[in-house]
Amino acid sequence: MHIPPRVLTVAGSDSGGGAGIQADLKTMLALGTHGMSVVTAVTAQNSLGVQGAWELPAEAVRAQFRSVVDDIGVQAVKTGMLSSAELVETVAELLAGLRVPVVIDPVGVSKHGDALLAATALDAVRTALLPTATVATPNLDEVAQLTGIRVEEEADMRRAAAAILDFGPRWALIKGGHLPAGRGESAVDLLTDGTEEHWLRAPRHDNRHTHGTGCTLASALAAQLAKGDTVPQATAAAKDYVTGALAAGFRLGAGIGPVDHGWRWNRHDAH
Ligand SMILES: Nc1ncnc2c1ncn2[C@@H]1O[C@H](COP(=O)(O)OP(=O)(O)OP(=O)(O)O)[C@@H](O)[C@H]1O
Ligand SMILES: Cc1ncc(CO)c(N)n1
Repeated sequence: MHIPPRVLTVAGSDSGGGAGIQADLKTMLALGTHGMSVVTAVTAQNSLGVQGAWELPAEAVRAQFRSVVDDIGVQAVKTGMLSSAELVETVAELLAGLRVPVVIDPVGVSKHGDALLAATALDAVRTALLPTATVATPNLDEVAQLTGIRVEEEADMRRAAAAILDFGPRWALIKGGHLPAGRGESAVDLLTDGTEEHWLRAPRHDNRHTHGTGCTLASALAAQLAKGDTVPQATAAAKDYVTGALAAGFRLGAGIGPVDHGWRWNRHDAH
């Protein structure tokens, strides 16, 4: 009997299905793992933005986590939207007791600019959550929020990574997807542990259907770690998966459509 590796996402629900818990579970399935979820918040969300958000009580987050970890067990964890200082602290405490790889996506705002994390939670992210990370995966806006560093070109990404590593994660993956267009044809990310440095480059796709890219990358990374990859191997595989999903992104609703989590299966379909 084949038992797939088990991966847990601790994140918010995106009713539109493109980001958050929904993106995470689809990614985990596509990469051959069993996805499980601890829901932190529920958003009313679509291609146009976030219309509402409701946070769950810390007790509900703790109970979901214990249910999954104590019986089923996990081989890697990924976190996304954590909403408030209280939930950041709760999740950090739960993760500190685990001995498996943890991917922290320090989600701050959605692609539409809607806040998914209270400003009062930033300190807890820096001091409690990031130290639990095997890999932290901030985008450039999150780098600015957390470190005050504004990345304007690739060379600044090194300084950003060093500042993120100062908070205590083992590795930092700085996502350059938000670097101004015209900075070249590629979407560049930097992975480093302060000693090794890996630059990941992929063709830039400007089809605007990029909803959920960050969630997808972090979940793919967690899935690969659960399968036994090293961090550099897992990151390369995750970048490859998100790039393919982005290239196959499709229109839904009147705004920003989702990436295609099933792109490796759906290749024959015309979009
Ligand atoms: N237009 C693009 N073309 C190709 N790759 C991209 C593009 N935009 C982002 N990426 C890649 O997608 C991954 C996710 O990066 P991004 O910076 O978009 O995350 P994010 O902002 O956290 O996403 P989200 O909106 O889901 O929060 C990175 O590997 C990045 O380089
Ligand atoms: C619930 C949720 N988590 C993460 C993101 C990332 O942008 C989003 N848009 N929604």
